[in-house]
Amino acid sequence: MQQKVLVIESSDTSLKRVSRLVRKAGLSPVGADSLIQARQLFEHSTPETFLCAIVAYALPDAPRGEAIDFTTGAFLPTIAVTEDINPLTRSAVLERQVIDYVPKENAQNYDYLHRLLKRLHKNKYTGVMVVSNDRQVRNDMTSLLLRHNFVVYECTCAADAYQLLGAHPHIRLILTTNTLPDASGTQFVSSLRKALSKEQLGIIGIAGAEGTIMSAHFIKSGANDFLRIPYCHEEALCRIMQNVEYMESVQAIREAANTDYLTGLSNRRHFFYEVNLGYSSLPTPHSLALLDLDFFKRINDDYGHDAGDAVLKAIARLITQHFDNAVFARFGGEEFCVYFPHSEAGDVLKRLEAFRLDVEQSCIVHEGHELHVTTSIGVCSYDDSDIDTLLREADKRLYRAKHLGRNQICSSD
Ligand SMILES: Nc1nc2c(ncn2[C@@H]2O[C@H](COP(=O)(O)OP(=O)(O)OP(=O)(O)O)[C@@H](O)[C@H]2O)c(=O)[nH]1
Repeated sequence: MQQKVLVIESSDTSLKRVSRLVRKAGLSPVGADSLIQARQLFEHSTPETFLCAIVAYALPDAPRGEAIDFTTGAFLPTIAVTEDINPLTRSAVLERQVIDYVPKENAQNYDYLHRLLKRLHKNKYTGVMVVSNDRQVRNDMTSLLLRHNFVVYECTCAADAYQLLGAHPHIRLILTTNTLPDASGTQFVSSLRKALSKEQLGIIGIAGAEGTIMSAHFIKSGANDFLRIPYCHEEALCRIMQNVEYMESVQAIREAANTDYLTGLSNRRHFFYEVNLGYSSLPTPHSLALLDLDFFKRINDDYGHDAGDAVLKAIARLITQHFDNAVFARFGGEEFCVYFPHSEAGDVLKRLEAFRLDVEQSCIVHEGHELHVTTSIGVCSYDDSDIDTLLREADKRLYRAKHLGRNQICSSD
């Protein structure tokens, strides 16, 4: 279900513009043109109904931020929309514990609002840890992060931080001060970096009175970024968002490079990376199978390329269902590869046969057409052979399976 966003705005143009942005972010806007109307809307729903509220600072029935007080008072994460960016409005808005404020002055700010909305949604699944033995630093940072929907963890020393990190793999960002009881912040950062790269875990060093030099020490020790106390709300937020987005972008690029665009399975390159990374010594007994659809060209020729694509996707789903605990990939065209580590040859054959039957009996419906395919399989289970040898042998056996009439498994020369 789409999450809702409460938009309180008296100007019709702004209400429409903000609502459009909310929809563009994949969320559902619920508009109110006054504080009274917002109260009425809220009477019939709980705060959890809404992801957040976007609230104009000045409304005819709430001229000095009373609507913001209303939404923050109801524990609804709130983004304030202001007419301008003058210092008085800024401090009046920020002291109300809003997520952020967006001045209406230019179109660029609306882009920022769109980015912020998307982040609020994603942040619900992103862990951030604050490591400091200074209670004030922890409280300030935690309050800022919670308003942005992050899942926040706090601790006072490096030892607890390692433990939390081990227990919560969704922690993507650490903010640490330099003085910890059991290590300096820079020692802590460099020891984290031995295990996790900048793309896997973002680290922001918080430099105190030591100032500029400490920021440089943090960066040299492996931190992605730094903040200097006293920091302003906007700067902290921009740095946090930028670092989280950087890691997400790298992850997205990596996924795109490793994944077959059509089926979502690993591609050939990533298959070898996974197998070689996962097993330094041969995980015997083991087997490797090559699966190739039979007469697939006919599907394309008779029903069109889109029908062929639908078949490939359906087969990929079957592979995912049948071969958990195995490493599999689309090798190209209508050919797939499955590697079975620590598996007896007899069990592998049974699993492959169940898959072959399932493919044979499946009916793939595409645009009203019922499509049927079969698959030929070559499998090799030499325990003393490496992956390349298994692959060569499986390929020969696949060729034999085709030659012997297709829709069968060939497991011997
Ligand atoms: N729809 C679709 N077709 C693809 C894709 N990749 C390769 N193909 C088609 O797959 C077909 C493979 O044809 P062939 O190599 O002759 O194999 P086949 O028809 O399955 O015959 P056998 O393997 O001998 O049983 C070709 O027509 C390719 O164009 C794809 O991503 N989508």
